[in-house]
Amino acid sequence: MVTQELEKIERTLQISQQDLLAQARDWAIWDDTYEFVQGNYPGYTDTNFSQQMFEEMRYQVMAFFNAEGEVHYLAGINPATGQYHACYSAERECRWMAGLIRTMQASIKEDPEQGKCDIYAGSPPLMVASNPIFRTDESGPPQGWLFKVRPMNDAWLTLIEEYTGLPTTLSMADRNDDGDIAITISGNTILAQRFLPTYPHNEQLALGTQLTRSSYLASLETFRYVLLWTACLMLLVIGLVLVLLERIILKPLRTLTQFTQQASVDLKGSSNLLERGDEIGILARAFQKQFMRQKQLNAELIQLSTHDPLTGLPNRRLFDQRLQEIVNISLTTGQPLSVMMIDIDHFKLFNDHYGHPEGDICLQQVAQTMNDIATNHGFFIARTGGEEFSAMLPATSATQAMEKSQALSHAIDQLRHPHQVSPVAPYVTVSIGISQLNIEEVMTPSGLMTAADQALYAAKAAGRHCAKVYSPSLANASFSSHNTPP
Ligand SMILES: Nc1nc2c(ncn2[C@@H]2O[C@H](COP(=O)(O)OP(=O)(O)OP(=O)(O)O)[C@@H](O)[C@H]2O)c(=O)[nH]1
Repeated sequence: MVTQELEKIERTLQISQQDLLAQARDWAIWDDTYEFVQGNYPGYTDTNFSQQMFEEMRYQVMAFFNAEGEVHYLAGINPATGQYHACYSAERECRWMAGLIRTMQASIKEDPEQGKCDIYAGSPPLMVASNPIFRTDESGPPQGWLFKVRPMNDAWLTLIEEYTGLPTTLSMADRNDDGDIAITISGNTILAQRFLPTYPHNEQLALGTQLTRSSYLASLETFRYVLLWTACLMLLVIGLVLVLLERIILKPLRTLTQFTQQASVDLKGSSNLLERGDEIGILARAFQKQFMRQKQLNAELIQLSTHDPLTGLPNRRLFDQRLQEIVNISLTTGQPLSVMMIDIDHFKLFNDHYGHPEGDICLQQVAQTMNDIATNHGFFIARTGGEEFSAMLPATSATQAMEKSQALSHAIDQLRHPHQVSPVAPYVTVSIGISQLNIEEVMTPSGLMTAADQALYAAKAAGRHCAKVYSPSLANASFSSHNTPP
C-alpha cells in the first residue's frame, strides 16, 4: 500500500517534469528565440521577461546559450534575496547562478541533443528542462540551447501534496542504488522513499512519503473483514445454488431416471413427476406415453404370437408351452392330466360344398362353442391345426375327459351348423381322441399328443362323431390323423 502511495507521488513528479520540458520546448522552438540567440532581436528580452512572469511560472532561472555553448542571456530570481536579475554573463548580479551555468554547459557538452528534464542536486534540488533552439518549423541548424529551471522547494512540495493528497518529503541522499525503495518503520509512522538519479550523478534525490501506520492497518483490517464477508456470502450463495440445483434439477432427474427404469413395469407412484409444469414434467409425460404405447404394442404382439387370428383361440405355440408346464406339474404332484384332440368331420367336403369363407365362419362358431364349454368345465382349449383343436384338462382322468368330450360334442351338435354333404349327419360334427398322462407309458407332452392323435384316428375309423380313449392296441395300428380313414 505504501509503495502504491509512493508511486502516486513519483507519477506526479514525472508529470511536473514533462510540463517544464514542454514549456522549455515551446520557447526553444520559436522563431523569436531563434533570432534572439543570433543577436537579431533586441526587443525580445523587454517583451518576454519580467519578475512577475518568473514568479507566476515558478521559474528560478532561464538561460540562453549560443551555438558555441557560451552564455547569451540569463535571467532569474536570486533565491537568497528574492531579487530578479537579467544579465549577458554569470557575473556581477548574476554571479549567484554561476555554478548552475557551469553545470548546464557541462551538460551541453556531454549531450548536445538535450530535450530532457534533469534534477540537479542542491538545496533545494532544481528541476532543469533544456532544449536546443530551432526555428518554429524546426528547420536549420540549432542556434543554441535554452534552459528553464524550477526550484523543488517548499512551494513545489505543497503543490505536490495538494495534487496527491499525500505528505511528501524531499532530500538529497548519498547512495548508489538508483530506483531503490527504502521503507522505514518507526512507531506509528512509516516512511517510504524512492531514490532518483540527479545530475551530475554524484548524489541522489530521496523522494518520499511519511504515512501513519494505524490508518493503513485499519483499512487493511476493513479489507480483511470485507474479504471474509465476501467469502462467507459466496459460500452461502454457492450452497444455495447447490441446494436449488439439487431440488430443481438433480432430484427430479434422479426420480425421472428411476421412473424410466420402472415405468415400463409400473406407471403408478410417479404422479408428482407427471404433474410438473417444467421440462422434467414434459419429459416424464412423454416417457409415460411412450411406455404405455410400448406396453400396448407388446400386449398386441403377445396376443398375435400366441393366438389364432381367425378364431381368437390360443394357438399351437401357447398350447405346447402350457402343456409342457402342466405335464411337469402333474408328474411332480401325481395328479391326473388328460388331453383331447378334436377334429371336424369331413371338413374338406364342407369347404368344397359351401366354399372356404363359409368354412371360416364354421370354424369360428365351432371354436366359440368349444371355448364356452372349456370355460365352464375349467379346461384349456386351442386351435392346433386347420380344422383341428386340442384341449388340456388338468386334474382330469381319461374317464372324466370322456364325459367332458361328450358335453363338447353335444354342444357342437346343438349348433346344428348345416353340413349337407357330410355322410355322418346333416350338420357339423366332431370326432375326439383322448389320452391320459402316466397311463400306458405316456410320460411326455409329445407322447400325450401322439396318443390323443391315435385315439382320434380310432374315432374317425369308428365312423366319426364319437370319442375314443387311447389304448396300446390303437398304437399298434401305427397311423396318423393326417391320414384319416375315409
Ligand atoms: N375354410 C377353412 N378351411 C380350412 C382351414 N384350415 C384347414 N381347412 C381345410 O380343412 C380340410 C381338412 O381336410 P382333411 O384333413 O382331408 O379332413 P376332413 O375333410 O375334415 O376329413 P376327416 O378329418 O377325415 O373327417 C381341408 O380341406 C383344408 O383346406 C381354414 O382355416 N379355413
